[in-house]
Amino acid sequence: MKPLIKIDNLTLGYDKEPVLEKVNFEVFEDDFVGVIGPNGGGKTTLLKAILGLLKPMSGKITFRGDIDGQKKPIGYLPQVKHIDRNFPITVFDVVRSGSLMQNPKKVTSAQIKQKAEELLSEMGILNIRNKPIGELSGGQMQRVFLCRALLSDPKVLILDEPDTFVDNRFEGELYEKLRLLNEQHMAIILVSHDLGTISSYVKAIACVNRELHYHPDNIITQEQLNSYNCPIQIISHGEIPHTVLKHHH
Ligand SMILES: Nc1ncnc2c1ncn2[C@@H]1O[C@H](COP(=O)(O)OP(=O)(O)OP(=O)(O)O)[C@@H](O)[C@H]1O
Repeated sequence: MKPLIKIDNLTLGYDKEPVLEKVNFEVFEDDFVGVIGPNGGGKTTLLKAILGLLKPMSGKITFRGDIDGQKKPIGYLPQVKHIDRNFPITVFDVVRSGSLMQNPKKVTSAQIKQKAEELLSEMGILNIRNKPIGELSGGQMQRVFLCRALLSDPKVLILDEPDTFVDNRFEGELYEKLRLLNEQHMAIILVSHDLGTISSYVKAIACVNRELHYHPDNIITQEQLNSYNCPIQIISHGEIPHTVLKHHH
């Protein structure tokens, strides 16, 4: 089986300054990958490149045929803290904007409207569909942007810190929803600082800190963190829950 996304020897950066170097990474249909790493390590930069928003300095990203050509686009939930709440747009229009990634010949506006309503209803927020986004709580914003990301029925769903500003109840619901989507063969790439959650839900971990190191399971040891230079704290929910303490440089 060919990977949905294949990243070869990718170097990314801004103004000719590399941020992430020589990344090799593949995403397959049933993958659920947690992306972790310190602030400024390059996680969002990698997502931007996958989404085509940042041109690689070198190396390449290839997409399998069924997500290339925008037939099955990638769903993206950006970091909510970067969204301008003064932008004059309603909840419903945000969700509908998720269809901009789709091939316009394949969907009618009536289908888009119906799907948007279904998703809002599933997420329990159909009642706020006409509100401007500036009036929403953090948790409501996350739900709205998740609906937007799912509107195009993507093959790959990318979430950048979806647990920011979210209450515990929705956080649990969110991760159960992601688990279900993954079981239905949607690949998921999840950036999170909530490492306890990461190790409970994901199947593999990519540690991003100027380089990318891939762990094909969801438990990380202190030894791995030391050798990969990942100064973070892991709380693992393996068979025996344990804490791996922060590594100091
Ligand atoms: N538009 C930009 N122009 C210049 N430098 C940038 C830009 N965006 C990010 N950077 C720099 O690139 C590096 C990686 O940033 P990035 O946002 O990818 O990290 P991150 O791992 O997602 O961090 P966080 O966990 O804080 O979100 C940082 O040093 C950041 O300052």
